[in-house]
Amino acid sequence: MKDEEGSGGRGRGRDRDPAAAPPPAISSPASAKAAGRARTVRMAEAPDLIIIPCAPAADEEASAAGSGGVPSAGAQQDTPDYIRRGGARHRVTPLELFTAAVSDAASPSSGDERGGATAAAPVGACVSEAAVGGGPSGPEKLRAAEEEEEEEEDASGCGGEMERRYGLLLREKEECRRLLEDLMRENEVKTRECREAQESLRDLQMELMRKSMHVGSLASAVEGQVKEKSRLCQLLKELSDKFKVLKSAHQNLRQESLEYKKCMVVDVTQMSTTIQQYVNQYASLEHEFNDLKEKFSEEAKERKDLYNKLIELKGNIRVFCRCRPLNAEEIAEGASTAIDFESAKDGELIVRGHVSSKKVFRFDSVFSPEEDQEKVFEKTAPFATSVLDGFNVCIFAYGQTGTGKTFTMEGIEGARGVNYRTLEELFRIIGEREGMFQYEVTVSVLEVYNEQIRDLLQTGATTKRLEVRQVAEGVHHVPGLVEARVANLNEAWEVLQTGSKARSVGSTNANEHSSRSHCIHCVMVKGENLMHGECTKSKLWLIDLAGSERVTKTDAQGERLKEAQNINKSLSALGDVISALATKTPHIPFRNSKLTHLLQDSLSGDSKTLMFVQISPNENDVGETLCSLNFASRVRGIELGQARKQVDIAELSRYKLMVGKAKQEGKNKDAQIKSMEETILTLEAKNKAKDLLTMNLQEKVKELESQLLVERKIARQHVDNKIAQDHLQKQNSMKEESLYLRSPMTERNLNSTAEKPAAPKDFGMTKHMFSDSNTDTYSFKQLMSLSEEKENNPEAGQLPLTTKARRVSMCNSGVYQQPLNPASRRTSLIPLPRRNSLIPPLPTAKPAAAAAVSSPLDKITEHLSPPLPSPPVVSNDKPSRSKRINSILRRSLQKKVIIRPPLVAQAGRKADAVDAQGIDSVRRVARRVPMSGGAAGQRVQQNRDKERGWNNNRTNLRRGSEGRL
Ligand SMILES: Nc1ncnc2c1ncn2[C@@H]1O[C@H](COP(=O)(O)OP(=O)(O)OP(=O)(O)O)[C@@H](O)[C@H]1O
Repeated sequence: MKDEEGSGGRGRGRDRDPAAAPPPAISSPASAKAAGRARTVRMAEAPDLIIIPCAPAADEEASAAGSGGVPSAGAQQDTPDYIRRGGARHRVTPLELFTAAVSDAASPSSGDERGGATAAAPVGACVSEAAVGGGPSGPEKLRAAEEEEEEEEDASGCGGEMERRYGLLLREKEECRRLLEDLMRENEVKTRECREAQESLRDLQMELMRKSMHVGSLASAVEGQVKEKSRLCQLLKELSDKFKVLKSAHQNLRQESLEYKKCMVVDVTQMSTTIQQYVNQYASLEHEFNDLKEKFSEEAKERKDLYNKLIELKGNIRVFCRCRPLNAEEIAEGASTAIDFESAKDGELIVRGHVSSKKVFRFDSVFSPEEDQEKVFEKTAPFATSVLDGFNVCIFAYGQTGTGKTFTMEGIEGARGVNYRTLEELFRIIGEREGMFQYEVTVSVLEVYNEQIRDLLQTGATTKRLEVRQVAEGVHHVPGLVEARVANLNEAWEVLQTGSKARSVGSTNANEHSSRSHCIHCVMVKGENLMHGECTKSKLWLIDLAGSERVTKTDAQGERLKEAQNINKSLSALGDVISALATKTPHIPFRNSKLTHLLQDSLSGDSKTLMFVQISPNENDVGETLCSLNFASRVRGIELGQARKQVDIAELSRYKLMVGKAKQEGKNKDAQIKSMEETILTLEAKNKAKDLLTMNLQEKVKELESQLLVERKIARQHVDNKIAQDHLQKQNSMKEESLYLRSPMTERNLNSTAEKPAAPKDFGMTKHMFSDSNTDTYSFKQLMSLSEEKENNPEAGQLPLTTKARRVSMCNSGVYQQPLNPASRRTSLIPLPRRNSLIPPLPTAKPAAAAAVSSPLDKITEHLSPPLPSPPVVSNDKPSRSKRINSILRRSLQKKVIIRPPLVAQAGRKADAVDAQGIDSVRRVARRVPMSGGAAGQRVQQNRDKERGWNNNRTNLRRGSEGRL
């Protein structure tokens, strides 16, 4: 209790008023060591003061560990028991001693010692105040004061005693001090121990805390695991339930499947066919789908092609948009892009403005910064082909300064631009067309610098002043320009590079190597088609325009400012021209600048024109980018009309002449063909008539020949008879002579008679013989009867005439002798028809009807030669009779007579063919027309023609004419 009070009093005393009750000084250097843990009173300053440890270190530490001020009940509770006890002992012991000393000292009271007492009193008061803290309460104080007064009164009487006591007190004090020092040492040791204990306690507490935390975590883990276990148990339970359900379902399904299986066996074929059908249907649908897909893609391609064609027909200027990537500087500045290339494939480009909403532009092609030179040229390549096909082509790059115009047109080492690649393509195609075309390529390089045209291939300090001149309708040229003829790509590129190196380039804020002029590469191609000789003269302009720039932005000064002004002026003139073209204004201000004047041919319809609009992706350049894109959109809207092939004019006039000549020749040929056709027609008609006549004549000849045969036989018979008669007569006369005269001449006569065969000397005899009905030879009547007999019985008519003749002669003479030389007699008896007698008159000479009425025999009679007079019976008898004779004669012929076309007819044809002199084919045709005509004849004729290799034209010509006939 006392301890509590003391400590509380000390605490209170400290808290109450530090100024009023200053802390006691530290008494010794040893105690000063423990300055932080114990309050000490300095002995030097107050040698009379008793040093009392103000607060045990345990208290302070406990307070520090606890609330940091007054030790709380909790803190005291936390303080280990032995510390508390120790603390109490250290504090209580000196106080008790001190109190006892004071009480001892206070008991003797003397006046002398008052000063000392008074001097000690405050000390005691101070000590009591300091040690006890609040001290006794009010009444106790009064009592003590009274006692002190009494003691003071007593002290004055006993000074010696006081001194002794004082000495005692001092000794005690010394003792006390020693004790105190011992105590302090002990205290220190204890404090140390205490601290160590505290530290170990703290460690233990920490350990405990850790352990408890660990236990806590273990407990929570166990708790979690318990929970997990219960959850798993629950899950297991659920799963087992589910498993049971599934098992039963499985059983059911199995049952069902078995049932289905049973059913399936029946339906399986039907199902398989159905499935097959479905599969087939699917396959066909898939096929159809693929077809449709293919068709769609084809259609899309076709649509695109058609669109391109339409554009080409309209002659629109093609516009490709290309955006450069952000450069290192811009990236370092953290610039962001303002262009969206999402639909770049469809030729769309979106620009996001600062304030305004996004703006969409559409071009023929859009190239994002990622797309390389090769990709760009892929779409440019067709223009190179057009140049070789004879079209003027103009490719130019337009845009703000530093957006990559030079990069696109010229490129850099390892990434060649449009210029190089176009030349490469040109020479590649030239190589491909070798043998069919012949080309001549010339190159020139010029620039428009400060509104002046400069030839970049001209060496020397002084360069000529060049001007644009119109050399022909729609053809502008720069007279005096150096044109270097090149044979291959390397040469061409070298020349272009030479020119490019001489170009005016300067450094600006926007571009380190800024082009300060419009650079124009001109490639002229002269082509000749070796197949038909067509010549073309086309031009390819490759233009790298100088970049438009905002003078305020580039901060151009001096020469650069002048250049920039000129560049902007010419570009604005280009803008005016574009506007005029877009609005189809009748006057286009081409001559407002050198650039537009040069571009006049390319912008006024004869060319295929392509513009690259170059833009920057930087959002800081959005203003310029929008300007460029708007300009490009206007350019794209211009319709120049379909491009024209540039046929070489000099060659054109030559070809015109050639065409005129060819036309005239064609006309002449047509007239010739017409007249020939007419001739053929008449000849065909003639031939036809002749064929008809020939046929008739053949018929006649046949009949005549058969008649001749008969006549010949009859004549032979007659001659035989005559000879026989003569012979008989001679024999008779010889007999008579021999009988009567027996002259030597008889032999001679007989021989002479034998030498003379029965050569008909006079046909009058034959006539006589036929007319004489009493003659011994066959008369006509006999022949008639014979023929009639033969008609009725063919075998009967086959009696050889010779036999009959012999029989007749025998009847007449009784003796028959064979003629010695019958062969000579036969030849002499066959009269050949006169050549002229068989030439029939032309059909025109005699009407066809009359010809038909007169019988062939009549005609033969007409044309027969006088030496072969027709028998009297033939001429005198009626027509019916003559017919009968003919039939007899015909039947009497045992062999078939093969009739050849008469020579006369051939001769006649030849004569006709001679009429058509100079037309050999016609003559041949006329000669080869078959006798019989008709399809078979034509076929034969065709085969012959083929064999002889007649050309088709002639055959066609003949066929045509035959068809017409
Ligand atoms: N598509 C691109 N890819 C990579 N670099 C590019 C591209 N376009 C342009 N550049 C780079 O940008 C810079 C400027 O390009 P370039 O000189 O061609 O611009 P410009 O429009 O011709 O400028 P100016 O009008 O001032 O002559 C060059 O260093 C070039 O290499």
